[in-house]
Amino acid sequence: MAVLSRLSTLPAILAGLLDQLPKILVNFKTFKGFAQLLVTLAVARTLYKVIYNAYFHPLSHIPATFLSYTYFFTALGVYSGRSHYFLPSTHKRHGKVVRVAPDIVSFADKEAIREILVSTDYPKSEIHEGLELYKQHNLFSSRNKDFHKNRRRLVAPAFGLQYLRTLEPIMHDCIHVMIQKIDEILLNPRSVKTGTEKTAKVLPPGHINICSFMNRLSLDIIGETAFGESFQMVRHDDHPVPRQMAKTLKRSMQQVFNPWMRWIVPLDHSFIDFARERVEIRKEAGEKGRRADLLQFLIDAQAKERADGNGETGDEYADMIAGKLTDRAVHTEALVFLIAGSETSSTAITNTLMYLVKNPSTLKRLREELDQATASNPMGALPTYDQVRNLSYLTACINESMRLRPVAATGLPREITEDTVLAGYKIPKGTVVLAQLPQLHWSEEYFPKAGSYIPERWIPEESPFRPVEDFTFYPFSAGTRNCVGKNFAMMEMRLILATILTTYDIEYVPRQRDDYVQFITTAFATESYVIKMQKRQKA
Ligand code: HEM
Repeated sequence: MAVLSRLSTLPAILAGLLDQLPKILVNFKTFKGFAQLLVTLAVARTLYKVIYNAYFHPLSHIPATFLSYTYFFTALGVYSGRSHYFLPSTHKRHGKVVRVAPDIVSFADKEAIREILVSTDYPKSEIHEGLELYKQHNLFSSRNKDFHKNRRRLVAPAFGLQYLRTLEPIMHDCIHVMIQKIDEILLNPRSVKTGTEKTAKVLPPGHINICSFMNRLSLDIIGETAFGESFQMVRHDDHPVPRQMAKTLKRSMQQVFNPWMRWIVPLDHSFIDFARERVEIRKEAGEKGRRADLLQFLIDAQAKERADGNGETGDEYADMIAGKLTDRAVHTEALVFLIAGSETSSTAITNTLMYLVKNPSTLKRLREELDQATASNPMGALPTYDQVRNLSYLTACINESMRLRPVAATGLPREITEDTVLAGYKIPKGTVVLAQLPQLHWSEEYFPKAGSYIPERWIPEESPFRPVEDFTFYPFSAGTRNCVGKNFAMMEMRLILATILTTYDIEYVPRQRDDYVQFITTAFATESYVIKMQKRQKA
């Protein structure tokens, strides 16, 4: 009602402006008069659009806030990465279905989300085109169902549990470097600078920016597994590719909404050269350069496709649409693993460590579970995947942190392809719908005491609550576009968390920011989360 009463004044303002137009037109030959004319036309156009969006648009029957008739929330998300801080209050005020932009509707309704992601499985929305690297469809970005089906079929076996086991030694090597580096800092107590340029501060001895370590470690692991070489971020923190790529992708997403920006700020795609060279190096090395990793998997899949007579035809566009593993496709997919598989995992691990230090009794219990599982390890040996893969409390701690801070903080956007009805509302073809996963994760209806970190809720025999319902928890999404890297991520998270907790005593450091932003995936806004660490004295 408040929205309607505010809106009702707009037609009067618009009429007033149009009334002034003849007087302004008389003076339009002077500079001042011309400027006045331009401003008046721009304001009149905006008012007209707002009135149209509110009263006459095919989505005008959906609950909305005043700002929903503009692209305020979209711009907020794309430029500040913070629209997730506004969406919850909008849903709280208007219910499970809210229009958040003229043609975007956010759904926090369980059945509607299931319909969007699983049953009908709508294609991804236009914003994903911001992740097309030199106009190549890729597994993550593609909106074309046939392309996606073919590419997913080729790539998915690389993430099967059997193939992933071959990656364990690579992950261990990277984790070893992290331990060495943290030990170095702890043994040589000196102040360390941390945070982004804006938030940089000096840390007292024994304080470690674990967020930065996790970001760098996950980059090194993806570097090793998808390109055959570590970025050495844990050791040196100065490889240009990760930062350059993150910057380019953020700009690219902004340009989906403002294509004119392409002429002003051209995108720097030189990180693609890095990927292309790594593929060439591996291929040139032939059998001698073979290594069990994701890059080798893609190269072998390409060789098999060619040997089976299903290789590329030479028509670049047709091959791309058909999902053929061309040379471009191989290094593009390796880059997709870097985009989709580094910040996601590192933020999830940092989140889990953050909740653990804030909840000492949970931390103590998890430590006991891990100590028991790794009791037979000789001094200095890292926990193995076999030791940690079935630990129920470890899995519960990870689940609970992904529930409270899901990677898809602003929801997953999909495009409606035929007029339909969702949660009782008519939704016309072309509408973008947001599967608002965080709203399900934070709902008291499905998760009693939803705001609290309670890992026990994931262990049926210990849970103080009723069992968690199906289709209420989507950390890795669901349906055909669910996370192909889920097993990789779970393995990485389990190994890293188990290593940190069995190697160090960790403690909460109060009075620090822990807010997060979402551009491509979610990340700590200051690139910093500090915990106190001390090498553990094992009995
Ligand atoms: C905790 C870590 C991770 C989380 C929470 C996560 C979450 C997600 C989610 C929610 C999606 C769906 C996105 C959408 O629909 O727009 C997704 C897709 C995807 N993820 Fe992950 N992810 C993680 C780690 C990884 C890793 C380690 C890799 C690869 C090494 C990876 C590769 C991908 C790819 C390629 C897709 C697109 C799949 C497709 O469309 O077929 N992810 N992920």
